[in-house]
Amino acid sequence: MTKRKLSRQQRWRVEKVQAERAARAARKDSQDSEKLAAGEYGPERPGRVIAHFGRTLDVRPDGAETPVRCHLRANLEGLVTGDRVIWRGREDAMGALVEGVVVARGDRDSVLERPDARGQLKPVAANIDQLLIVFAVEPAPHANLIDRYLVAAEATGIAPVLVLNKIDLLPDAGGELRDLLGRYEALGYPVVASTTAGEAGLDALHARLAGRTSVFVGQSGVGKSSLIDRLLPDEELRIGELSKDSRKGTHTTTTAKLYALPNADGAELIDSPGIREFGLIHLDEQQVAEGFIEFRELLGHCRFRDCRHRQEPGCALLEAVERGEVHAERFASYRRIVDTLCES
Ligand SMILES: Nc1nc2c(ncn2[C@@H]2O[C@H](COP(=O)(O)OP(=O)(O)OP(=O)(O)O)[C@@H](O)[C@H]2O)c(=O)[nH]1
Ligand SMILES: [Zn+2]
Repeated sequence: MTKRKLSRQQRWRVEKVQAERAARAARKDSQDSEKLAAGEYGPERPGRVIAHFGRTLDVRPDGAETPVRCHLRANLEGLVTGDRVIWRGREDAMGALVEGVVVARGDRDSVLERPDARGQLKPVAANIDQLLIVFAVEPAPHANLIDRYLVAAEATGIAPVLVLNKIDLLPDAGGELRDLLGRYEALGYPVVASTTAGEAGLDALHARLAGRTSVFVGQSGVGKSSLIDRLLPDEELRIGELSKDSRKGTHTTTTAKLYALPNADGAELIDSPGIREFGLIHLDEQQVAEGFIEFRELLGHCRFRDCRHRQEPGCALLEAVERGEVHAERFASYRRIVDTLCES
């Protein structure tokens, strides 16, 4: 067989599979419509998406723990883990909810996006209250790395929290890292110290997580998996399973899951390997400047409206650095981040 023929055949096969898939979805949707019309599904109720697999979702009914496997109406697209939804359930003869159909999506307070294979931003999780940016004594971060994470977090509009992990490795005097984090505290960022090495190491973190939906991000080796394992001792977390998938490069790697912490104080985590890799993407110079919270009140006060804060006279930012109101290292960090944007 010639190469050309083969590829035509492959194309035909792909089209056939897609057509079958579309037909199946349409059939499923018309079955749903019939069942909905026939009153097989119960009343509309609120819930939250805790996992999703294509057109199938696990929805946790509000006020309950056990999720219900649901499918989507054809007119509903792009639901992600963390979404609040309205759904209707079908009960078996014993009155237990066996399946459901999602009929509407609630408004989102926040959404975390990632570029797909074509570089287009796609939502991966919604309604997140805080991004926990994890750092460790070892591997030690450089200030620029913390700033990069903060800029990316600010761009999402989700509140960042700095978590210093492995404090069991800190020198008695506290070390440079404590000083560095003190600088971020002064800017208004919450800082939490933790360690998975001792019993009390996670108390501060627990307090911070209560009543909120959080996501852990941070560089490799800082202890994200260890922290999550300690917070969710009963969950196997399927980390191994997920990383096996990522080696195969399947789309399941970006599938996020929502976990409720066992101590019932309303703390929830959304986790997936794809989310943990969260970083500085798709930002322009203006967004980077706005990601430095202490710059915000200065932006727009430079003499030139198109000031790039390099060596322009009357630059409000440069003058603030000069007066010591903006830390020189934060400003240097801003410049370095902007320079890497230009390179890419
Ligand atoms: N001393 C000390 N070691 C820790 C602590 N937390 C985690 N570690 C160790 O740090 C190493 C990395 O931890 P992981 O939990 O795999 O880090 P991670 O951030 O999930 O790393 P990636 O999966 O690569 O993103 C492991 O050897 C852990 O045992 C801690 O609080 N103190
Ligand atoms: Zn300027």
